[in-house]
Amino acid sequence: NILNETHGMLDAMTVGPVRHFLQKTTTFEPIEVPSLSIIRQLKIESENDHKHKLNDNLEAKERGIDTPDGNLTSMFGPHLITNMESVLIHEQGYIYEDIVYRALEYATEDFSFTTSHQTSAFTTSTEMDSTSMLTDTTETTTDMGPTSMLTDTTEISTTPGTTVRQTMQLKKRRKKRSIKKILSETDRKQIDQFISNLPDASLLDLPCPFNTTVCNETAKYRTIDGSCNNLEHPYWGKSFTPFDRFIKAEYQDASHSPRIFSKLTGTALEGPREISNFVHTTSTLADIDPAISFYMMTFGQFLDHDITKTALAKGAYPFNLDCCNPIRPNNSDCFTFTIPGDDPYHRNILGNNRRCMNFVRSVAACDLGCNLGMMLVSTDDKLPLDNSDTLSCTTDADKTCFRAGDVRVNTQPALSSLHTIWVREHNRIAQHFKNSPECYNWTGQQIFEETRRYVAAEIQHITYNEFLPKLLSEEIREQFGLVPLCDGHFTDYDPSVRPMIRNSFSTAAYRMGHSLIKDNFTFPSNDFDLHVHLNKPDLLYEPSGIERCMRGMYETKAQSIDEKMTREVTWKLFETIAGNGGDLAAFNIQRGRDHGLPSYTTWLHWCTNKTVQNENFNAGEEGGLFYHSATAAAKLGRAYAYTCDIELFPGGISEEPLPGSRLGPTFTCILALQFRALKYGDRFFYEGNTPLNPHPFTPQELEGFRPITMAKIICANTNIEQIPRDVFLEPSESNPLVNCSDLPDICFPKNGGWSDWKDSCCSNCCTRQQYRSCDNPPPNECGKPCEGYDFRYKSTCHYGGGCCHYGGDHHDGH
Ligand code: HEM
Repeated sequence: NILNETHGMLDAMTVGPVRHFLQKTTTFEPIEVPSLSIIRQLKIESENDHKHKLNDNLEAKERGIDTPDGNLTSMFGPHLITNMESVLIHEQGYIYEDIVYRALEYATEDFSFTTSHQTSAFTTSTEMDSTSMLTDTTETTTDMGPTSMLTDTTEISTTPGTTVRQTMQLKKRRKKRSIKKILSETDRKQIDQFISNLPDASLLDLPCPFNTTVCNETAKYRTIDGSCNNLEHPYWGKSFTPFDRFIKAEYQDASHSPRIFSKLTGTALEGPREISNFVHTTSTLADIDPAISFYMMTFGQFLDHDITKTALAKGAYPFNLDCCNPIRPNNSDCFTFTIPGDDPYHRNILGNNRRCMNFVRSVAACDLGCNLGMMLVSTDDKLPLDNSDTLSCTTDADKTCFRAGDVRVNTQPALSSLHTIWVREHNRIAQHFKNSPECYNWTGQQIFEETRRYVAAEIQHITYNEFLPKLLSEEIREQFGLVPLCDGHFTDYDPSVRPMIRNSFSTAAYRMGHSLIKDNFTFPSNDFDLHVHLNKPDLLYEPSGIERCMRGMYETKAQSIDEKMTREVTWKLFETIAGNGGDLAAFNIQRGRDHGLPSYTTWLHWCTNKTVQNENFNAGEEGGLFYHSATAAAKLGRAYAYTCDIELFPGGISEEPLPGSRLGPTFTCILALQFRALKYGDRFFYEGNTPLNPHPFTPQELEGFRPITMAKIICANTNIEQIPRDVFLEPSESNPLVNCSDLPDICFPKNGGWSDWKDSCCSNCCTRQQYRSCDNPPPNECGKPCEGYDFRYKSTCHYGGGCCHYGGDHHDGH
């Protein structure tokens, strides 16, 4: 789990690193193994070290840095990893790895330990051993023995790979060894004992993030981390919890090794870069989808970042692992792949001998058993600035990257602009509440929560009402219950539905958006190669930068969804100097291997019941690649020897779309099921009314959301005056530019209230006709009208006065 079902946290924390330890010791054997007492000492230090790091992380979190799940506009409450708990999972898992590194460092590098325990275990005497281990006899040292090592803890390394050896005394202990020892029986026993002494995960001081949580069943608002959405299972759909799976993982081994060999023959699969070159050939201008706009791409990405983020392993290191660096120690989290010598891009870059593409595996996790209400902005209502020094984003010297609820906010300028629009929308609604007489006594927190509730509803509405219809046909959406209602409440919340993100969705199917990416970025009146602005939000600082990004998006068509992907991301992803970029298609493939995704044909069968014969790559044929065009099938045939090896991303994205859809049957099936789970399993779904949510939106409030569109959100938060009615589509005759002022805004319900009764001029002596009006206040479009009648006859006679009578159809009964 991460993010992988069979490789639980327990594995990650104990078995994993210990296995790693054993692998190391056996891989590099013969080596000398430190004694148990030294290992213990290393363990104490490592834990202390990690506690410091953890505190730093917690502090960083408090300061609001790197908290992707703090995405305050989150539809569902964010779902995955990173943040405090992931740090916990992380840190716990790697305490042991760290010990192992340290132990190995001591054992293999230039220290030798001789405890009495060890001495007796050695086949040679300590004396001889020390001497024979010296390569440089001039550097003869005194064997200090382990005791001083253990007492002098400050001298022991603090970070793997960066051993601090400050004192002369330590220097004296250095020994370079040419002869290393084979593990003795006693050494092995030590290791066994070390393993058996490792505390159970649950005994560690650090809390298991999935242990318990107390839910407030009457709470009106989603929690910030998505917990307690499901009252029976508070961790369902929470951030920093494992991906769920539709189908059991398929690793190379039973637990976690990526599948890199053919299922049929056991021969090595092509590398991801080769497959990318074969299958995900460049999408060109000829490949655009004439109907949809760049909003499909950027909103899609925004949504992706709202609901899924896979944690990458960092080990004990505070920075991203550079697995291609030859001097880094072998790390089980590394899963680099080769750039072939005849690579169509890299071979042409002069002096570029790069043959390794960095790839770091995802973090494994256990399963679930174990002020004013405003959001912060910077000048010009832009996102707050991110001044932390651990950014992967760059800007010109006078500019700064942005900070938002999701760390990926700076990926591309259109995305940063969209984040900005949503923060502004939050503040616009918060301002409304702040100014409303009804809300005069609300606290800042209440305004914040209520606003967040509204914004989440808007995002959900736009997702299901405007975005999904461009991907899935009406028929499919009807079938899977994804069509928003015209009126009334959605009453089918089902607490047994698991709202978690499925691995197949985040690791393959929803990455269909990578095919929408276009090679240039339209920023009226300039166009830029996309890669130049990846992780570089400088354009937002240009005059009207945000408006221009917003306009550029509807003035630009998106690429068609198919196997073709632009070279801006398959050749130059995050490239800063020619040739150092990544390949997004290859990453998708490698990530699928990393997460043990079953192959395409398994998914096809699961979704459609169709079976593909292993050697049948024929397009459009029963028993072959039924849903593929001849071109796509041929590409897959080049990349894979057998159909059963085709991976989910290349196989799924290259399917021909279903009628009325932009996706083929396999990705349709995964997306439809995922979005169904996100609706039916969400206790706070905006249209929902369930006894399990005591505070649903009222019917009037819901009425207020229904006319909201992405176009209106843009209009309301920029100075754009005209916009296509549906920004996800290209402007056309059927989707003309309209005035922003003609688009209905969100309607905050205002129920009508009666004025006082007034006498009519036509009253006779004893019967008065009285009128009142529903204008105190008048109801707005989505508010309820006043109940009751607006006129009555009122007797003014004294009792028994004789001439009283009631008239009119309506009276108040007196
Ligand atoms: C310029 C645009 C984009 C860039 C540069 C980009 C880049 C990336 C990168 C580098 C990853 C991580 C790859 C890995 O190591 O596994 C990723 C993951 C992902 N991307 Fe994109 N992407 C873009 C647009 C989109 C769009 C439009 C969508 C969907 C509509 C999308 C959906 C996803 C998903 C679902 C993931 C996995 C998220 C996770 O669980 O961590 N991306 N993208």
